Amino acid sequence: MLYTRLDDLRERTACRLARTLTEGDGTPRGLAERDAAAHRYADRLAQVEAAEHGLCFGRLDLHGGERRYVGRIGLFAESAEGDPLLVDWRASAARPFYVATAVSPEGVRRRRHLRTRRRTVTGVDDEVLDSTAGPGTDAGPAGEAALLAALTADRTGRMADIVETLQAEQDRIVRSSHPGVLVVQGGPGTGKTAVALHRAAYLLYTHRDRLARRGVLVVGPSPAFLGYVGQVLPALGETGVVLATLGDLFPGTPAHAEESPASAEIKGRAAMTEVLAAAVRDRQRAPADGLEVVVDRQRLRVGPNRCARARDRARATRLPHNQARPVFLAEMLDALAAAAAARLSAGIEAGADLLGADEIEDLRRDLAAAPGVRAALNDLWPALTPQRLLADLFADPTRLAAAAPGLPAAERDLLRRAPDADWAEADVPLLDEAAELLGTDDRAERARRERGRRAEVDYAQGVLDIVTGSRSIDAEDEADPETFSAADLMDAAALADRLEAGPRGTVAERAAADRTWTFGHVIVDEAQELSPMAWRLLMRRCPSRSMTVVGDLAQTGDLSGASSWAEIFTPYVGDRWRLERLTVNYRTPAEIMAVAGRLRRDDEAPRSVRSGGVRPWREPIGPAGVGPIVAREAAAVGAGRLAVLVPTALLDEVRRQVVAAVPGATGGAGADLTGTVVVLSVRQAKGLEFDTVIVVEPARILAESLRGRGDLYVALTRATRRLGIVHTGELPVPPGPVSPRR
Ligand SMILES: Nc1ncnc2c1ncn2[C@@H]1O[C@H](COP(=O)(O)OP(=O)(O)OP(=O)(O)O)[C@@H](O)[C@H]1O
Repeated sequence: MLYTRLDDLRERTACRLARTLTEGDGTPRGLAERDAAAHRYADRLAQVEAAEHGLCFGRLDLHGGERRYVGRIGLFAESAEGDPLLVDWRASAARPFYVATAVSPEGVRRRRHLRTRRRTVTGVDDEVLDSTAGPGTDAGPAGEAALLAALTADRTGRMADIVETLQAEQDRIVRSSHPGVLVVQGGPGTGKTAVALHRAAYLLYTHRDRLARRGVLVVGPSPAFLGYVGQVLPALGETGVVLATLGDLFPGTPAHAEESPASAEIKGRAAMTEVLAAAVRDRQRAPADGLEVVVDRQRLRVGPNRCARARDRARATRLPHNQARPVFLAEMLDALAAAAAARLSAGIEAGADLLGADEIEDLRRDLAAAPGVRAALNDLWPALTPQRLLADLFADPTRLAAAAPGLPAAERDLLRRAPDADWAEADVPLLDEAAELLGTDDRAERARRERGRRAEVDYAQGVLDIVTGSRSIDAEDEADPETFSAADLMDAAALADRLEAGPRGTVAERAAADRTWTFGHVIVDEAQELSPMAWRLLMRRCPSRSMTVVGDLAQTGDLSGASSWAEIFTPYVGDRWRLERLTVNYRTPAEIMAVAGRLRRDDEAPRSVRSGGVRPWREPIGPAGVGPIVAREAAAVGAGRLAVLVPTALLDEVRRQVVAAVPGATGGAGADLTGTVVVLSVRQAKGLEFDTVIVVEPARILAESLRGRGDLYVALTRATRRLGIVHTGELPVPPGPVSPRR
């Protein structure tokens, strides 16, 4: 019955969408309304399509006899005004499905989990929440059965949604009404990523009007991670979301070059705001011995004080560099025109001031157009792009020394970079900061747009002239009267609007392309890795501070990453941020956690929800390398996924060995996560999970960075079933319950 209703809804929505696309009364407003309606129907259709698999997964039998079905989408009977046939999992009526317990049953007598395959029910698990249900009722652990089935299924290389088995502590966070920054701290595998994505879906459902207009941004640690989680929200019917790594957040300037952790750490420091501000100030020069230019073989001079005054006046506007530039140019041209006027006057009659205001204005205009003057003024206060500012700064040790006197020379050396080198992720917050400091002098762009618009209006007028002209001819022939009414109602400007409008794209497309876009909600995953400069950028993208931030301080691997949440958020929101914790590990079985947990200093190792029955093993690497060991394990994985996690320095070498031993294996940044075997550095594996993980040379992972302990902890907690450790020397930490294996 529910699927029949879904089919019906799909058909009707598709028809409406098709009809809408052919509608529109031709006015700009009509077109905008048509666009909005079309987006609405397309979104609705996406939701209906996404609900196909597992449409209904739960049933609540309430005291008093009411029966409520819970599913991926809300469905109503066509005619009925009363209760829904199916309750959307995000509606408050569905909440007891996730939070009711025997102790606090929330009015629920029985909770049923329904398992389906395509459109057929393949099983039900019942959970009776009070003792009055009577004999004969199956009181098995329903929630647990469904949960364990989800957790022990083979991994696919793509994260799946968890609407069917969301746990009470997770549900509380998903539905939290906290309007500001919500921080979710939790150990590995506690579902932080899953919870953050489901919260996005929940917020889009609950505040659709506001959020659909501004969009939601999800920031993750790597392109591989975004590929891994990219299907979750579409599978929940939500499409108005932009997924990005930090490297994607300066549109038009991809920033994915490799860079040393040490230089990334320096770039991430909050003190870089001062360095950039100083770098911009250094590009606003007042030469100590004044300015001298030669125009038409005449030498014109502006004294040092006058130059300094021009610069100070421009700075006093407190406008960004490029917007203050016209003020500087105007001051300097005034000074140069005065110098030229004085020279002319001196030529005519010593000491007399013979030039009128108009003539001085002419002089000024000529000077402004003179190439020598333009070059000289440009040198003193150049128009700058963020890319230019940063490239010049990092390519020139003198500039950098002037802008960053507080940085030791060795650290400044680490920032050196060829002017045409590719940008790295840590450059993005600097480019963004520079864009704020520089601003854009958009007068030329506005003038261009205005000229373009005038041309459109002229063109539109021409069109109307033809139409109205043809009316007088056609009118005698009694032509189609509709042609005339359209022309009569529309003036040239309105028609120009329509010609200009063109396709506008979805909110997500527009948001992704616009550096200054501000999002309705921002989700940050693996948030412990972000530097202070990265936070500045993200805060600019979210002035409302409506954010969900998830991470684990014990997993921090980045040198500029966080060691305290308060340190990050207090400067932006004072104490208006809330910390929630997740405590149960759904990914890693107890046997693996017993090994990994030893690396955690804070006693907050999460409790595993299950044990897997397979003890982690270790094995020395023999002369044949890692290849044969991986090949043997790959055979044991079956339909699941295996990852070989290595120190960054060994990535290429181990990838070569594994690719030679296991056909189809891939590795590195371009690894195919849906393939059976991948080789990744620990950084590349952040946030991901696999059925089997083989950690190579843990001592080197530990030694590779000051945050090596966090890295090794990440590596050891990626497996859902089997963990192997292969090594040459001693194991770095007491290995815990690991079995030797040869
Ligand atoms: N309630 C649940 N039902 C089913 N699966 C769940 C549930 N909670 C978490 N999981 C699964 O547990 C795994 C770990 O979740 P997730 O990746 O969100 O954890 P995490 O806290 O972000 O981990 P890490 O910090 O290690 O990256 C995922 O496969 C996720 O689907």
